[in-house]
Amino acid sequence: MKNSFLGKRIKSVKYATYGAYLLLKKEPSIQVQASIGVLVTLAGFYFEITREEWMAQTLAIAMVLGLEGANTAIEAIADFIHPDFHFKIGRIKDLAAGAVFLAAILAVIIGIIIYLPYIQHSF
Ligand SMILES: Nc1ncnc2c1ncn2[C@@H]1O[C@H](COP(=O)(O)OP(=O)(O)OP(=O)(O)O)[C@@H](O)[C@H]1O
Repeated sequence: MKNSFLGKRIKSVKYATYGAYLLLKKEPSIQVQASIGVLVTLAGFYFEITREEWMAQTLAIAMVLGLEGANTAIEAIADFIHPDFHFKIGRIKDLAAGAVFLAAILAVIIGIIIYLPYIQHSF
């Protein structure tokens, strides 16, 4: 079982779960973004958004959290392979942070498209 296909997949899920736990426990940026994800999920229940809106919102949250996790891993690799200041390390970190920023802007746009009509309707 230990080295079987299924055993290896179970191990991978265990490592990935631990990685997700580390991200949520230790990374302030992920904690902020996950908290925003919880808030918009509550807003989704409050405004009773549609199935399609839930799908767009859930995808947006997953995209931001996933990219922030990858950004954190890239920063950790960069710091590990080159702890000192280097122009190229800075560029690599800026690129990874830029990817999160683009996803976050897209998520904000999706949030505006979903919630603006509900907010306008309630006034
Ligand atoms: N070793 C380095 N060499 C050159 N520039 C760096 C280096 N480390 C960080 N920087 C610059 O500082 C910025 C912030 O880097 P840092 O690693 O502190 O990321 P951060 O976004 O503050 O991450 P977090 O808050 O998630 O730890 C980088 O985007 C880069 O421009």
